[in-house]
Amino acid sequence: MSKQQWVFGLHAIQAILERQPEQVIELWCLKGRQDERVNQLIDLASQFGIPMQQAARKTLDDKAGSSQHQGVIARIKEAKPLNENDLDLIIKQTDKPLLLILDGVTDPHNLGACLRNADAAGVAAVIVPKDKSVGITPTVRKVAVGAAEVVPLVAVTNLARTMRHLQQQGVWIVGAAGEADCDLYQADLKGPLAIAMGAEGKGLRRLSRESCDTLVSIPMLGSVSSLNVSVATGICLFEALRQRR
Ligand SMILES: C[S@@+](CC[C@H](N)C(=O)[O-])C[C@H]1O[C@@H](n2cnc3c(N)ncnc32)[C@H](O)[C@@H]1O
Repeated sequence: MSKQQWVFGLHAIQAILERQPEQVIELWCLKGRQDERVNQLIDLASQFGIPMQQAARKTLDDKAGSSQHQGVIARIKEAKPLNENDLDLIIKQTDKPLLLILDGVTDPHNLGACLRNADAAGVAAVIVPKDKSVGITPTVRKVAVGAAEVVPLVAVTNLARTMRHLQQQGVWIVGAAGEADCDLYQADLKGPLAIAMGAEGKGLRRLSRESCDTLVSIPMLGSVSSLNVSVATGICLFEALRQRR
């Protein structure tokens, strides 16, 4: 049997109803809550014959494991995670791909925010090491406001090997590291590209760092030594987008 998950957040539920309705098993709404946004979701669910139940807030809180559900939650079948073979297909289908590598991001808020940035910047796939990263949890979906249902997340067994494989296919890998001498704004980000970001505490692991074609830093003028990974991801992706337009 496929794994199941409770999803919350109006954007996340709307995205999954629109894109993968076959994954939605049931919808639960807060008893007495009547507003246009929730009614829209109920209408959408009923178009696909998805059952809907009403319940008190405590029931929804308990099922979602959070009180941040905005009065509607959905139980879904989790999709099969994408792997190295899927990545090959994605690259073949994309002219001049822009990819994002997250080397072991473990905070669901950061992964959700990175997926949101990735979607906005037109990233073809986000690549993560399978055993070192947070997966698509309900919090990731909520924070990603619909991007977790759209941006392919590819979990690979050996990140350094995948990076070499990308390079063999002509993808230039730029790692973001605060101590790098080369400034992000001087790097050429116009061709087939993967931007590699490090994890919250440790940054890029040694092997991942050594597997990059070049390392770049985002100028820091104040007293703190690094940016949050999702902020740094947004800056790097949108510099790439600016250069590629
Ligand atoms: C919170 S930082 C990790 C800090 C870690 N102590 C380190 O030494 O890299 C998470 C990731 O965001 C990116 N990042 C943060 N600030 C950056 C900067 N000023 N320049 C380039 N990348 C940065 C890097 O990829 C980094 O690994």
